[in-house]
Amino acid sequence: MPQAPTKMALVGGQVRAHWRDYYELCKPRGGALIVFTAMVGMFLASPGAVPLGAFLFGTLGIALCAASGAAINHVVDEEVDARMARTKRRPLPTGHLNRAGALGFAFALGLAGMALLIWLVNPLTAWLTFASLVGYAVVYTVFLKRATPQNIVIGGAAGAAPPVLGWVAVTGEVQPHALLLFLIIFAWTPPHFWALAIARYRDYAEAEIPMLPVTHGVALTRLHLLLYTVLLVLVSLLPFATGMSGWIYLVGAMGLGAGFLGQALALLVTGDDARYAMPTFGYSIFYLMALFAVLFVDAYLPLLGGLLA
Ligand code: HEM
Ligand SMILES: CC(C)=CCC/C(C)=C/CC/C(C)=C/COP(=O)(O)OP(=O)(O)O
Repeated sequence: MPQAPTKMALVGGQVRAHWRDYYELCKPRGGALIVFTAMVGMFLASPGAVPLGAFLFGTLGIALCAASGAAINHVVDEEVDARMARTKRRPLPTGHLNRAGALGFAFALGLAGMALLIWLVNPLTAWLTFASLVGYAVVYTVFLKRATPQNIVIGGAAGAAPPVLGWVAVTGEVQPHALLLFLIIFAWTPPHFWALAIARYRDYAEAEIPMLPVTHGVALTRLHLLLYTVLLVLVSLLPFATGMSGWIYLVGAMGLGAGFLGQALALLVTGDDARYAMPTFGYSIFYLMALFAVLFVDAYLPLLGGLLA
């Protein structure tokens, strides 16, 4: 039977793109949390005195560069994404965007972000942000993701950078307390990702991506997820132990950490992936958002109290 003519017009090898396709290319939900951690980095760097210019242009520049990295990731991963149920409806596998369009968009975002950071923030922030972009879009996506089950452990360094970027945007230098924030996200990334990888491990196996549950089995991944969660909870105590944060933070970090440990332990002990893997992934996102919110509240509540007194 002859095919009915499609209603969608083909423009330059792609179905006419909608703004939503470009929006999806930026991975906006993960990006929002990345930008939030960068903003908290700025607020903690100089409590009560964040310069407005560094705050606005730093946030925008980091967001544009993170979105650029995400768009490059879509281009590099087009074939892998087409093979996985979770990702096959993305703009490139569906043909809503072509590679040239997506790459052009990525370069435009990256250039705009870098220009803002170099001229309106400071060059150190710009180059560290560029290193994170390359770390994610090239080192992680092109090489590590396809090479080793430690891909996300090493690649996590790019995702852990934003609070440091925010810190440097405000102070002009990398200071030790900023590195504590880096360490928190660095230790958080493996439990964050492995919870999803356990839930979707057939996807990764079919796409031949060597994620830990594919190469070493789900049981070992559950154990590593728990061990990294223990490490994360210990690292999350460092801001209090070093005097960077106070009691509000300590109580929050311990409560949130107990919840994460409970999830990871339930997953390991029961082995019930269908019941616990996706909730653990969801909790990881809530955890990081709440932990950084508590860091902020802990630093700013006393200032607010001082103003009201
Ligand atoms: C190498 C490091 C990381 C890897 C491999 C990773 C992997 C993933 C994957 C595969 C998803 C699912 C996306 C989807 O459903 O399309 C996801 C979701 C998410 N990630 Fe990550 N992630 C990493 C780092 C981060 C970082 C640093 C943050 C924030 C600070 C973050 C925040 C999020 C959020 C908020 C979501 C939920 C997005 C949604 O609901 O669609 N991730 N991550
Ligand atoms: C410039 C800057 C601040 C960069 C931040 C780096 C960045 C965007 C890190 C996020 C990592 C992330 C969302 C990984 C998704 O993994 P994946 O790409 O393997 O997941 P997928 O299977 O969903 O594509």
